[in-house]
Amino acid sequence: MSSNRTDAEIDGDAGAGGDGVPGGIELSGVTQRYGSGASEVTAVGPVDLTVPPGEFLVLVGASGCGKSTLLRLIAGFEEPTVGEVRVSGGQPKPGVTSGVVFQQPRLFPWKTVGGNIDLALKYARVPKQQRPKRRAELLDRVGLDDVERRRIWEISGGQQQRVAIARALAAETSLLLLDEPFAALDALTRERLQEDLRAVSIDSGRTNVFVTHSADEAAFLGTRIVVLTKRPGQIALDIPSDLPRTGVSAEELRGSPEYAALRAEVGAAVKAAAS
Ligand SMILES: Nc1ncnc2c1ncn2[C@@H]1O[C@H](COP(=O)(O)OP(=O)(O)OP(=O)(O)O)[C@@H](O)[C@H]1O
Repeated sequence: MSSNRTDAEIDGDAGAGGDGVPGGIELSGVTQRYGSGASEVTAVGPVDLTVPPGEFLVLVGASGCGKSTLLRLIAGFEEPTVGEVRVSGGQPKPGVTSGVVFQQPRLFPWKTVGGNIDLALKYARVPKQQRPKRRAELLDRVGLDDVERRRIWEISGGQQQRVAIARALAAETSLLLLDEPFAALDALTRERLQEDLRAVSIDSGRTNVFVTHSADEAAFLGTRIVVLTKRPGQIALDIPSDLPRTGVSAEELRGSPEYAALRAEVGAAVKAAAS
């Protein structure tokens, strides 16, 4: 996913914007095309999708089916060729209506972990005197309080992605968009981050839209899983998850027959939608 936005825009800003319920998403007849003439490509659409606030929506599908395109449209990095995208009842505004986490954490390597969070708080216009407390809360929330003073190049890839999540959370937007944020991590780190993200999302009231190729990841994280067809991406299947969000450990959940069944359903749907 590429954009020329500034860090302030990527990090998001305080307040949801729009006149609807904060965090809700509405896609109406959305199609996205790139190029023109013989080189025109329809990447996505038409797509109609309503996401109520608080949902953890996972977009899953084969490579090139348009997942990142949909996320860019919801972020407001692009406008649709046809149709309308609304977030919190209004036009999506980069840096205002959502926070975004990318596959590669976009951090300032020469700054400390705490310094990166401070910058995000500054972009979010958090008053200076409130920043130390907010920084401590955020680092605690993503399990990084012990590395606050280390520079980014001195911490692991998994820890860097935790910093990226904390930065996106700093703005307290009602919508968090995550584009394959754990894809570059080893399996164990990836599972730990999935568990932490799941825990952080529970009862937050925040809406999450998470893009992945992985049926495992989709089944573990989503309260709802939308499977896309191959390009142009359209909704092949919309699967609500009734896996418990609380009262069960991550290990119990991953070992449960219900999780195995959902993972299998999503895996089969992705395969069928890609053919
Ligand atoms: N700016 C662009 N110009 C031209 N084509 C584009 C552009 N952005 C995306 N596409 C094309 O649109 C299609 C969807 O791309 P997109 O990156 O959204 O898919 P994806 O599902 O996120 O893929 P992956 O899982 O591999 O990241 C692809 O065929 C891609 O080549």
